[in-house]
Amino acid sequence: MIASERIIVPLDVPNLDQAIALIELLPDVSFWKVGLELFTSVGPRILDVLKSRQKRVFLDLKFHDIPNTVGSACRIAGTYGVDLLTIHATCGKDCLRGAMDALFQGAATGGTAPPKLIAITLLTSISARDLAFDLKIPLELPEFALQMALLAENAGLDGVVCSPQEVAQLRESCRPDFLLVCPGVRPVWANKNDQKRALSPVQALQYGADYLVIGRPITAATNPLSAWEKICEELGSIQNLSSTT
Ligand SMILES: O=C(O)c1cc(=O)[nH]c(=O)n1[C@@H]1O[C@H](COP(=O)(O)O)[C@@H](O)[C@H]1O
Repeated sequence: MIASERIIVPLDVPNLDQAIALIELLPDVSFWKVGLELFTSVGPRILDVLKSRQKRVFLDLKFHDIPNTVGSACRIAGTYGVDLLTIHATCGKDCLRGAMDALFQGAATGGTAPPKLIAITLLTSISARDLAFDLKIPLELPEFALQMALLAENAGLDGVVCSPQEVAQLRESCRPDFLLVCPGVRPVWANKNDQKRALSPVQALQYGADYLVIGRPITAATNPLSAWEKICEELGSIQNLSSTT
């Protein structure tokens, strides 16, 4: 896979017109993410728009609820034919396992392949201080992220979402084909915004990420196309990328 195919760009826009405009502005982006804002606004229609253009789709709904509710939602999401779907690891093992089963049931009903289910370990907007003082988690942040990844792995999930600052540790500790997807990726020239545990795209891939989610450095740039090209160029310089994909 060439480096640019490892970049997932989020369609973090409020409506279908803006989503289509962004897709058309960046024709070489092959993998798009649909998250809470656009899905709440447009619903599953956006998935058809992307699939009709032969794009890969990451449906980032970050499910977090009791097992029955999450399972019911996964049974529907499994029919969509998307490539990736998110859930919070903190839903717990029963919920994670049930979500996997429900996705397979949904996919069988829809006659599609089930999406790969990946768990959020710890949101990249949370700092070590937030974890300790606000969330009252008495573990060091890298240890907490690792434990959430191991929980997801034990529950049979396909991978996790993690910050690039923890990806090397997870690459070492999890099974070789465990998918590691990193948001919170910032080129050195970009604003960090609300991302608290960021590293550059080159660092994230070198430390073992399979995919990078890069939004505002591209989508909020004065010229999104040249920001995209600049990042692809930076990634093009990496030699010997190893990956599970
Ligand atoms: O699941 C995600 O994609 C996600 C998890 C996480 O821990 N942090 C995170 O930023 N994201 C998403 O990744 C994208 C990052 O966007 P930018 O900060 O604009 O690059 C957003 O769409 C977030 O919803």
